[in-house]
Amino acid sequence: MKKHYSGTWDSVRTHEVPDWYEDCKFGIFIHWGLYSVPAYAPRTWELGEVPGDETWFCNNPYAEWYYNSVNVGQGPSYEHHKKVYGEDFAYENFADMWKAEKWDPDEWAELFKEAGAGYVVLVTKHHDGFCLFPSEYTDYNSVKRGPKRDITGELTRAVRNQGMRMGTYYSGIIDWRFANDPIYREEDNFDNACPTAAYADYAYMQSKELIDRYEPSVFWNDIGWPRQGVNALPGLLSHYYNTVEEGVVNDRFNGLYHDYTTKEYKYGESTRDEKWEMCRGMGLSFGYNAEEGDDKIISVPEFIRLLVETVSNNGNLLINIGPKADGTIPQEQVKRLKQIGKWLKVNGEGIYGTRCSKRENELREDVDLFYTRKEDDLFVFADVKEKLPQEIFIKGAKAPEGVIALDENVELTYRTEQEGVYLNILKNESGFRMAGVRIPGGE
Ligand SMILES: C[C@@H]1N[C@H](CN)[C@@H](O)[C@H](O)[C@@H]1O
Repeated sequence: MKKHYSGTWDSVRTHEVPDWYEDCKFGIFIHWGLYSVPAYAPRTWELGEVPGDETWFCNNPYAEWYYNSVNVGQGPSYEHHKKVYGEDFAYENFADMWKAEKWDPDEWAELFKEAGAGYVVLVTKHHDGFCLFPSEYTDYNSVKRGPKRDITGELTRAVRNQGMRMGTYYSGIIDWRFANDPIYREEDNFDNACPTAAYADYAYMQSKELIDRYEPSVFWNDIGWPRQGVNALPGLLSHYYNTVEEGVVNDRFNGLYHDYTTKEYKYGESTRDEKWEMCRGMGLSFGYNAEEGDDKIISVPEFIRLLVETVSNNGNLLINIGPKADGTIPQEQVKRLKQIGKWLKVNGEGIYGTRCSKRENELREDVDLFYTRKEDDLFVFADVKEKLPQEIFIKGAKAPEGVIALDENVELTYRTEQEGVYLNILKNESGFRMAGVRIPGGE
């Protein structure tokens, strides 16, 4: 019988993280919107590397922050805007310059499937307030302006046609159409946010629109929720769960509630004893930044290692793509998605549907080891730094039914002693640094 949530925090807090979210491990985040037209940000730091003050906000590497990066009246993006568009060029003009003329949602969905993703989260309204769906509450949307398409609806259909789950990102507390004082420090995200009950109602009603129109499997709110609307949250979340039984929400509702916690680059904390999600761009930005080329974004080995390390610590990886304004995905991003899909095709049995092993990851001198488990199988992922052969001792492990390399291009021998299993990776011709091994009954 379908559970009913009654609009109270007590009721909402009985919700459990559904198995699909635990099992799928890997999602694609998409930041695409008006900011994809200027597609500019300085290449400065990863979030969390510098204080969240003027240092960050006047040199913001997030291209999707273009509006504020110009609005602060100083720094590289402000200078870029003056030079390319002119000081008086209004950001809203990008709404009629964004055409998405080459956009094929099915092509995107096929690529995400090939990458091995289980879910997709599309930004439906970022901080600039432009909606990628036909909202009844504003004409500042992608059906009335620019592409003149229901981006969210078309992508939802394409993603589901490929058997993946669709999620929606919504910028709850920040909407620069309602409040646009420049943000110079992290606390301004809350202090400069629109304080009116009218905006809180707007955010509530748009969120309900997204829930009712698209029934997203993930409701990904960002930064926080309008303070005037906090009392309505249990009702909104109850409506969400009553509408989408297997829905999940993140932890960006003013610390009041979450299904899972989030990290963003180096920002945020996670523990193995509850579900969490790592999100980051392939470079330093979520929105497409034309300044970021192949040499400046995450390498394939780093990408695979990030996925393996995240999953082995009870997390999901939500990696972002920043499409160009015309609807094409930059080739350097396509290449990495295809490579991780190739690796997952062979090693995915040690990733999908697994859970945390009781073994903590081991970062050793010559090799880094990451563990997952599935029923009685222990999976070991070895990031072998030095040249092979490489003997790896796994203390206390047993191998009653032997040890199997997940990739036939990885050659290994093993022996079981009283104190544990000795793996010897002789050759790795898989083309990937990270080699996966299954130890049935390995604990
Ligand atoms: C996923 C990211 N979240 C941050 C807020 N921490 C946003 O400011 C950023 O633009 C991006 O959407």
